[in-house]
Amino acid sequence: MSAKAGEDGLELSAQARRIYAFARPYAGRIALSLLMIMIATAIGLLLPLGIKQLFDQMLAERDTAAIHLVTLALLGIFVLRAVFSFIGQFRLQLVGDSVVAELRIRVFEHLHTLGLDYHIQQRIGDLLSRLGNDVAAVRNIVANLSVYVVINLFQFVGAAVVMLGMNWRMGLLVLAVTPLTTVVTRGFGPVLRRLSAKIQDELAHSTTIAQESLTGIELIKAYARAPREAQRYRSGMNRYLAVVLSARRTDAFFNALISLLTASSTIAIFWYGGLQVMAGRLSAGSLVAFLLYSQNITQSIVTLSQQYSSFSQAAGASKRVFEILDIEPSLRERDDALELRSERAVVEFDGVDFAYRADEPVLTGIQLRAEPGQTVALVGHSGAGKSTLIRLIPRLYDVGAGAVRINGRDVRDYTLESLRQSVAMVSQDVFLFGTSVRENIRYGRLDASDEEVEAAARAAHAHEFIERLREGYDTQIGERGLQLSGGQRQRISIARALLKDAPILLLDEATSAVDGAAEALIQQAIERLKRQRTTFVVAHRQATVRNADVILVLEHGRIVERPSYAEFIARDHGLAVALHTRQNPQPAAEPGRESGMGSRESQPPAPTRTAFSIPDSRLPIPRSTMVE
Ligand SMILES: Nc1ncnc2c1ncn2[C@@H]1O[C@H](COP(=O)(O)OP(=O)(O)OP(=O)(O)O)[C@@H](O)[C@H]1O
Repeated sequence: MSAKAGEDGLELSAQARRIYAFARPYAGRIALSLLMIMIATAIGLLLPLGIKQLFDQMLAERDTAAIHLVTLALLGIFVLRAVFSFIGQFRLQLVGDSVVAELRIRVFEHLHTLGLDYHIQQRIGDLLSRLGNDVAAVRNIVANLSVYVVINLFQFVGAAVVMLGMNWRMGLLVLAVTPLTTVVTRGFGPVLRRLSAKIQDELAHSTTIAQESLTGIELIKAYARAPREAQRYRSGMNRYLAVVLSARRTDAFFNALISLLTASSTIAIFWYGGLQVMAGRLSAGSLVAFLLYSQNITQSIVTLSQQYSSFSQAAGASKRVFEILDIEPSLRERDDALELRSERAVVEFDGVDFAYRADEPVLTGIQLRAEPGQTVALVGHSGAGKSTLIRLIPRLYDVGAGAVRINGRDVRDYTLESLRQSVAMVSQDVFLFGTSVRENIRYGRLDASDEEVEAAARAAHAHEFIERLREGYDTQIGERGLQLSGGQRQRISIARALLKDAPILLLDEATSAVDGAAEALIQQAIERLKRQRTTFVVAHRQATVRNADVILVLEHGRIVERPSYAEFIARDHGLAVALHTRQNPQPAAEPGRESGMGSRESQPPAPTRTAFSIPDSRLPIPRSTMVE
């Protein structure tokens, strides 16, 4: 057991050091609070001595005046003790709250430094649970533990010193149980800690189920899957309860064992002390004082053991918190990173390869150059890598090989902040906050005036419908903006990007949820905006392709063609038809082709031999077909 216990002890103290590192700024306040608590505890140790006096002198001498006096003195002393205890405990609790808030903020900030590669693998419910439940468990360590540990250690040492001074034999009798309780405590600690970590895992699992289920409420209702979801949550809760049951049983057994052990010392005093008094070797007052001190010692040992178990449990939870803080961001900024502050951006891809997972290439040998004022339309079947290519520009992911350059410099040379400030992106899945329309648009540029927000909304043809909303721009749009239609959400996200007014514009299926008329208007707005900008657009509509300066056809992560619009229309048998049918819905010429163009749910269509598709992506691509 010792090697294991040693490891556990080391881990525990490492966790404690990390937690207390957060409390360092409050060291002065903590020290003062603990001093107050120690004074309060020391005062408490006076009571048995007062009672000893009562038995040995006042009662023996029938001194009523002394009783009055000592009673008054005790009252005064205990009022003082209550005041010290109140101030000390109250201040320490506040420190606990501050540390927890700081820790939550630190974890939150750290989560935002981690790349998309980390986030797409995480379940939000689990992260929320760590941020909520686990961090709260850490509070227990800072606030409660330090109070109880200080009170009880001080009480233990104080009572032991007084007892040993009064009668060392009886003192040793009381202290004899201490090593035993220590052994039991150390045996149970790791078990309780592991159970606690499991409880937190199960809690996080249930939170994840609840979070996912509530997020997908519409789908669940449409498929009448509420009973299934309830069942999923119930089974999560049952698993949680099973672990809790096991932890509670272990904890209760541990506490009962410790109580039994410590009570035995009081019983020993009762027996041995009683005999001593009868033999005239000990005064009755001393026996009473001993019994009270042994109670103090017992109580201290029980509480310290309980705190050890709480500490073990909180350490399990804190481990889950520090696990997040220990993750290194995959995307790093250079120490001497430059600011990208230009209003014009020449974007180049130079031999770019990219893969989300090793050995599964998504982009291969991408070579392109886009000038300010130019629009690059990316076309290709679903899964060809269009969105991925766009994501590499603001460094949402880093290239595997080659480089993405802006104004001749690798994007990795710029600060992430300035690089991303230079890019306005409207992505496939529109995300809106559950705040007002105005705040959602202003997210594009936080210092924009109300007039500028409205101008952006007008340009995105969102103003008209916003004005018709209940409270216009101040309308709260509910969680993720779900109170709006898909097209309305999309127009707000376009307004947000327009307001950002960045030199690079990335539009990923930006107008897919808007009807033909609205799209034509948005298209005009985008056209105006695109004039001075470098624009990449994932094109799903013929109009978008027509307005582009460069058309890139992607297939299996490679640029396979750079046709002119006329060539594109003339030579393509798959893509152009799909684009056309999206714009003018009618039975598709090739069933299944349309869905293959844009929807993520759809399966990629089987490769056909067209001008834009090569059946084997390993075939060498003639350089003449690449954008130089
Ligand atoms: N975060 C990710 N992790 C792992 N693989 C991914 C991730 N995102 C996309 N992929 C994979 O990368 C490939 C390219 O996806 P991408 O989204 O770039 O395609 P796309 O051409 O934009 O398709 P669509 O038109 O359907 O949006 C696909 O095979 C997809 O499964």
